[in-house]
Amino acid sequence: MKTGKGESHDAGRDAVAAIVSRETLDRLTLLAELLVKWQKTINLVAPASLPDLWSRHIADSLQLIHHVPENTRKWVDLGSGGGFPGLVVGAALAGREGADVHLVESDTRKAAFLREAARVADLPVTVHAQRIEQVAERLAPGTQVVSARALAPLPKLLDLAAPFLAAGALGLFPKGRDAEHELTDARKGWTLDLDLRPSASDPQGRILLVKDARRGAETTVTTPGVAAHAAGGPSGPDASRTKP
Ligand SMILES: C[S@@+](CC[C@H](N)C(=O)[O-])C[C@H]1O[C@@H](n2cnc3c(N)ncnc32)[C@H](O)[C@@H]1O
Repeated sequence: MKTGKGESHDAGRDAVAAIVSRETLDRLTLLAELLVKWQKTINLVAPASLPDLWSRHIADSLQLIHHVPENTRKWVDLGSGGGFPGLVVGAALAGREGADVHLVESDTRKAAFLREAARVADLPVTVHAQRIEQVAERLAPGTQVVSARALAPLPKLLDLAAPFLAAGALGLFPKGRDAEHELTDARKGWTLDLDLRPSASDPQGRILLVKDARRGAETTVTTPGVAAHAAGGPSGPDASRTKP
């Protein structure tokens, strides 16, 4: 696989080059070049972030790989936009037998870019130019990881990702400085088993790992002489689905 001329460079590229194979770097370089080309006609990333494409988008996406089990093969990225993190995940998993990465993006022009990028860089990626709500039930079985970056605030994101989480997928959601607030909001309607980890690319960012999500607010129920921590409470909105 050859990379073309005019590679887009920023400081982040050197950091990425230090941790990935030559083949993965070549694939990422092809993606970066194509994005810069298409960005002239489609807004794939915020224009101001383009000079820092490698650090703001590629490295930021690549770090997610370090938070998933090593045997991960089926990964679904929701609202992929210009391919973050979906295309980067596709590049990172390209050498893995059975890798099966799905990108869901309803904007048909962005989806056309994603398909072309996957073809040019020879990625194990399938692009679905549809709404998440339309494909989720069909795509969910067997999905090991579901990711989404900058798609929606956490309560809405959990609704969109619910079919995948219910099927046992790990939710991987990079969040900005508002992560804690979003989490507080989400807990009004969900009982969550999660980790909040620091982002390696954004000092104020967090990566949310959702291991389990059940509808029903997490509440602390206190009755005389008994303190119980229950999802939705004993007569809460979804008491039938509470954890033991
Ligand atoms: C703000 S962009 C983020 C793109 C990318 N994940 C990133 O971080 O750069 C959100 C993307 O999600 C897509 N999107 C929003 N709602 C969607 C839905 N219900 N189904 C499919 N795509 C959706 C939009 O078209 C847009 O490209």
